[in-house]
Amino acid sequence: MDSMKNDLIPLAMDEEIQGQAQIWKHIYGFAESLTLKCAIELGVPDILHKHGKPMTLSEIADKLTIPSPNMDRFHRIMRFLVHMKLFTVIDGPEMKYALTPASKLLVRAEEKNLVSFALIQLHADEMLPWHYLIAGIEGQTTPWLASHNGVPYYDRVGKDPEYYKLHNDAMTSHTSFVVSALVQGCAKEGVLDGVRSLVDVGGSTGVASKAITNAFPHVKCTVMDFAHVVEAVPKDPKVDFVAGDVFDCVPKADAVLMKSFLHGFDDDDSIKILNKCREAIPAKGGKLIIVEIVVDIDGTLEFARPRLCMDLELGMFGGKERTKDEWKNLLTKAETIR
Ligand SMILES: C[S@@+](CC[C@H](N)C(=O)[O-])C[C@H]1O[C@@H](n2cnc3c(N)ncnc32)[C@H](O)[C@@H]1O
Ligand SMILES: O=c1cc(-c2ccc(O)cc2)oc2c(O)c(O)ccc12
Repeated sequence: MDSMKNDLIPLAMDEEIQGQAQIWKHIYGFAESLTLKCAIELGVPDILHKHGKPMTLSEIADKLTIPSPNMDRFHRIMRFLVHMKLFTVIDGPEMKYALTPASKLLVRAEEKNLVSFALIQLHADEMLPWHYLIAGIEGQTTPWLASHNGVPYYDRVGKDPEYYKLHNDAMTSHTSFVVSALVQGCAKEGVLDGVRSLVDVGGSTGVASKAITNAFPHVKCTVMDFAHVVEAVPKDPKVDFVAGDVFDCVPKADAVLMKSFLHGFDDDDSIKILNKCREAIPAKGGKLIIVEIVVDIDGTLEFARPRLCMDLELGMFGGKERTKDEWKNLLTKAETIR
């Protein structure tokens, strides 16, 4: 009854204005993502970084690979990017543009950057499943499969060298942000004490394994991934690579590392994988190291929103990011179901 009454009461004017502003912001959320992609593809952050000091619009335009850019459109894109605080402007006889702390992360020459991660998320093939969220709710398929004629993600990526490189670069760049914390955490907690061998399941290009071997030379690391992944990785004297499917077998080792791996699977498959890992490590003293996002549903943490977005993203493929309780439940279930 109360809710019916509420329906009849008009919203206060400022509430309606705020509501409108919020909805408009969400309707045009895609404009922010895709204008950011445009800036990366044009190489504007790289141009500003290389120049080393603020530049006018025409100075930036001169460095674009486009022969005669439409300056009016380019200006409007730069104006929007300034509004997004990706660039800042310095007033003077002629306005100049400069990088901000955020857009420094879009410079390819920086060791830590988010360029390939942004480009893979905003790749047309990865955006398509977002139009198929309802197919995922209907439950017979995943949004990815519904939007890609039933072709699984890694089959699609594996057949397209450019797409495949982008995917690997994105995973590698994402990992480069967390490896130092991983290595520090392992050192502080003595996680790798007594560990002489480690298998990095779904370890891709081995960026985590290489960091572990460098920091803990007593640990011999082996990366296990699909054959097409392993075959494309340049050989490394410090890290071994083996081809395999986690559902078949995990090579024996003192420890198993899974980083950004279990999030690709639902609970039933994750339990199967956890059991394969248990078989691979010694019953006494064997270690399982899981490095994953923890979803914060209260939204109090700075990265709450991107983590919830990543959860939706993984949902496209049948996986999920998990809350602390979901991780606890999964690991408890895996302990009991063998
Ligand atoms: C999101 S990437 C994570 C890569 C790496 N661990 C990292 O954090 O950068 C997931 C990796 O798991 C691999 N993968 C997916 N399913 C697999 C399976 N069934 N067996 C082995 N590797 C698999 C993929 O090829 C991919 O390299
Ligand atoms: O099937 C997948 C897909 C992904 C994936 C694809 C594209 C992205 O931008 C992010 C993630 O990740 C997976 C994964 O990490 C895994 O362990 C298994 C399967 C998949």
